Amino acid sequence: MSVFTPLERHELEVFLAPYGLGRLRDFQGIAAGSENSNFFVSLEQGEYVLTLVERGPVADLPFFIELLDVLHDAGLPVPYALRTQDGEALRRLAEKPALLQPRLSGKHVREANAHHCQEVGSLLARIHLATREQPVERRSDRGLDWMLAEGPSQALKLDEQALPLLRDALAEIAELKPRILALPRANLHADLFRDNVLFDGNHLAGVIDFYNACSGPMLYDLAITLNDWCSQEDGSLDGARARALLGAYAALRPFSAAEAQLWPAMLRVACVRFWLSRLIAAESFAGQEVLIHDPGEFQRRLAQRQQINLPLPFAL
Ligand SMILES: Nc1ncnc2c1ncn2[C@@H]1O[C@H](COP(=O)(O)OP(=O)(O)O)[C@@H](O)[C@H]1O
Ligand SMILES: N[C@@H](CCOP(=O)(O)O)C(=O)O
Repeated sequence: MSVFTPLERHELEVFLAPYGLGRLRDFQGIAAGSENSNFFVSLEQGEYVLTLVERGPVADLPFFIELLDVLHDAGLPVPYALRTQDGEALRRLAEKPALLQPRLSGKHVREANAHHCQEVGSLLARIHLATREQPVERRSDRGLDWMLAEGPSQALKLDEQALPLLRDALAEIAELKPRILALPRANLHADLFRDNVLFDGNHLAGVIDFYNACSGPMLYDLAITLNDWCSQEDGSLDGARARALLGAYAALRPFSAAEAQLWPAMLRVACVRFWLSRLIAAESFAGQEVLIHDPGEFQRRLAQRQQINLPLPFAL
């Protein structure tokens, strides 16, 4: 699905030459993904992924390059922009911004277990610890203000059951916004779903797709992550997986009292963010060959997050 821009072998060879990584052996478009055109590229000196940026926050590419350098330098398994022999990271190919990154090993897991969740919890804490002293600043384009701006018009299109659920969640966001914004901050992945994590057997081998990354409250990133990794089919949380993820995170970064208080609400905020983006995507990409995720999944999760029996461990 996601090779929007096909490439000729010759133009790719010309593009790759300045990296000094040897001759092109093979390349292949990657079907997964929905935003950009991605290719596996095999060169004499190793395996890489080439991304042509098709849409999204193109002006913020220097932010993503800088953040991934910071995380790579901290020893985290993330892709980062390779430099040409002249030191260039962000280049152009087929009239699109283009980046070459190392290919990470591993596969996505569909059915997460408590061990996967524990690994993901540790990894997320390590991203936050690596950046909280000096976050690389970027405002999310799907933040609280965006939810409050987009939410009311989406709510009006919902049925009688869904409308009050979204309306009440938006009212809660408006009320809690100042307290949420005052929570401890760092850089957030902000989309750490199963399809953005690679596992090699039981070992977490990579985290990809940082195009939603931003600076913001760490607790929000944790809620986004937990809502994907620890939800069951009906939207409720699986206690064993959720405790594994939270325990592993808290072992590296203990929570503050303010975070413990806002935790149940934060799980709801994180549901609203993806419910809205999926509703909007379903509307704007209807009939096109673009992967559209089910908005109903986040409606069910939000409905299940009205009563949360999952306190944050080790809260001060
Ligand atoms: N650095 C990488 N190493 C290994 N596989 C990658 C890497 N980057 C992307 N991929 C593969 O490409 C797919 C699409 O990447 P993704 O960043 O999710 O695309 P999009 O930006 O279009 O959503 C991923 O599911 C993964 O299989
Ligand atoms: N993981 C998300 C997709 C990414 O969010 P977007 O706002 O960049 O489309 C999902 O499953 O909805």
